[in-house]
Formats: sequence, structure tokens, C-alpha cells
Amino acid sequence: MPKPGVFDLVNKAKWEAWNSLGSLPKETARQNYVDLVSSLSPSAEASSQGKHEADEKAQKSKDIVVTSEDGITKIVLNRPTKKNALTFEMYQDIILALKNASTDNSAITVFTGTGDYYCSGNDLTNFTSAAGGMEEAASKGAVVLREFVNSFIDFPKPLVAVVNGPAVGIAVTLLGLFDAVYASDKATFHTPFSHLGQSPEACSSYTFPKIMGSAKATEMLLFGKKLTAREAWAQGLVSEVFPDSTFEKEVWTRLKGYAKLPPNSMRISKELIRNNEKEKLHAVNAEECTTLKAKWLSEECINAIMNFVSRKAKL
Ligand SMILES: CCCCCC/C=C/C(=O)SCCNC(=O)CCNC(=O)[C@H](O)C(C)(C)COP(=O)(O)OP(=O)(O)OC[C@H]1O[C@@H](n2cnc3c(N)ncnc32)[C@H](O)[C@@H]1OP(=O)(O)O
Repeated sequence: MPKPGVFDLVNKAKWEAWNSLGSLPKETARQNYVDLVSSLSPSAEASSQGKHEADEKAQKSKDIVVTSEDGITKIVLNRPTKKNALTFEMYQDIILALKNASTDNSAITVFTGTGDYYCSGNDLTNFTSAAGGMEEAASKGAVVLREFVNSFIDFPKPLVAVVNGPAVGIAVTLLGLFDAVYASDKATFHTPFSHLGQSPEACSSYTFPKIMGSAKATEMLLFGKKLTAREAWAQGLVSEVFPDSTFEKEVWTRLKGYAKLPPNSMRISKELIRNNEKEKLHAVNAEECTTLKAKWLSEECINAIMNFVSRKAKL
């Protein structure tokens, strides 16, 4: 709307306040406002106590290990017997870990996996083991997924993926929201959404064509073509590939060096690179979640999940 005149003091102040937020999405602005007011209220102490309990929960979460050292907050997917497949609880724990990492003392935040896999994507039993059945699981899934992806879109510090082994599904699509991706030459990148009767998520319907061009994105997102680490590098999804034998040593030495760079400068440069895309990414995320919710209830998807759970199918 046009800026109110100088004598319309109230509306002019409101206009200027909204304008100073730039392209900040309305929902994020509302949440920031709620957070600010909560921190001012008499119950702030009680809620900050709650926050400490929540922080501890994230640190203690059995399947996500969060540590902070040498300027690096490390979020490790720690469910190797299930190839680090993501449970509903892990999505929630990661949201919280990112929230904490955005304000802790670290300069950069890194994701990696324990064991031979980086992550085999969504735990397919999230849907079959839900108490209220598929309908309820799909509704809950869409809400959790939207918040989960939002926390990557809005993350303010450099976010790095250390891809130690194969990555599947959402573990791959999310990489488009990372600032750097380092991969072992043993890593593979697989998004078998059509095989599973599902559709892309984590803004990959937007980021992948942008990163690799629509023809290559189609091969991955529609036809489920699995890429080697070198192919993913050639297509711009991966920053650099390392021999598996020296992967850990080389990557962590490099990251420790990066973590010594001036943190505010890195944060501001990230803002310049990413901020003009944020509104678009939030809109894409919302649309992908709505589409997925419908797909999860489709016969194609239910059959694919049942085939996996009953051990008839694997990727
Ligand atoms: C809030 C909801 C958001 C949802 C977002 C939408 C996300 C979509 C996706 O991520 S789609 C991708 C989903 N992932 C898969 O389809 C992978 C399924 N897994 C497999 O095909 C295979 O397990 C494998 C190729 C990853 C590995 O094969 P293999 O090396 O032969 O190992 P196992 O199959 O024996 O696996 C060991 C153990 O792990 C269990 N497991 C592995 N991945 C998953 C998974 N994604 N979900 C559930 N369970 C998984 C597997 O069943 C074995 O368990 P067991 O030892 O038999 O108890």
C-alpha cells in the first residue's frame, strides 16, 4: 500500500514498521513478535525455564547428537541401525537444534551421519505406526515437514552438509538449502519419489532446476535417477568430493579453518545471497507440503509404503 501521509501518524508508523522488515514473510514476522512479547511477559522466567528443558531434550535426544566445539555446532544423525532414517521425533529435535544453533556461539553449523549412511530419508514407518492411522499421520506430517523445512530456509549462519555415505529422499532434497555440501566418494544421492508415489519436498521443486537445470532435475526428481558423488558435484549439488579414506580428516580440518572466519561477516554474506529468495522458498515449501499431504493418502503411496514395510520392496 502507498505510504500514509505525515499527519497520519499511527498508520505511517505501522507502514514504516512493516516496511523495515523487507521481504520477511508475514508468518515469521508474527512469530518474532510473539517471541518478543513472550520474553517481556511476567511468565518469561517460566518459559525460559521451559526452553532450557527443551534445549536439554535436544542434546539428550537419542537419535540426534548435538555438540558445539571449535566454533562448529555439529548435528549428527545417530540412528545407524536404521540407516539414520528420520522419525517424527528426529524432525522435531532437528528443528530445536537449529533454533538453538542459530543463537549459540558457533560460527557454522554442520550436519552429518553416523555409520555407513548419511541418511535414508523419511522413516517409512512414520505413516504406518501412527496411532490415528494414515489420515492423521498425513496431516501431522504436512505440519511437521513445513516447520522443519522452514527452519532450514530461515537458518542465519553457514550451514554445511558432510555427506559421509548414501543419502536418500529428504536428506538429498534439503541439500539445496545448504550453503556448502562436502561428500565422500562413497556417497550417492537418490530421490525415488515416483517409486514411492510421492512428490518432491524441501523446496527441491524450485532449488534443483535452479542448481542443475530442469532436464537434470527431472531425471532425479521424476525418474529417481541415483547420482554418484562425482555426478552430484558435476551438477552443482555438491561443493567438493573427497576420497573416503581421507574424507573425515580433510573436511574437518577445512571446516575448523572456516569456523575461525569473522562470524558476522559470514552471516551477512549469507543474508545477501539468500534473503531475496526467502519469500519464494516459503511459498514453494507450503505448496509442496499441501501436495505431499494428498499424495501420502493416495493408493500409489500407500502401496509403496506397505511393500517396504512388508519387506517386498527396497530401493
Ligand atoms: C514429517 C514427514 C516428512 C516426510 C518428508 C517426505 C520425505 C520423503 C523421503 O525421504 S522419501 C525416501 C524414503 N526412504 C526410502 O524409501 C528408503 C527405504 N530404505 C531402503 O530402501 C533400504 O533400507 C536402503 C536402500 C536405504 C538400505 O538397504 P540395505 O543396505 O539393504 O539395508 P536395510 O534395508 O537392511 O536397512 C537396515 C535397517 O534400516 C531400516 N531402514 C532403512 N531405511 C529406512 C527408512 N527410510 N524407513 C524405515 N526403515 C528404514 C530397514 O528397514 C532395516 O531395518 P531392519 O533391520 O529390517 O529392522
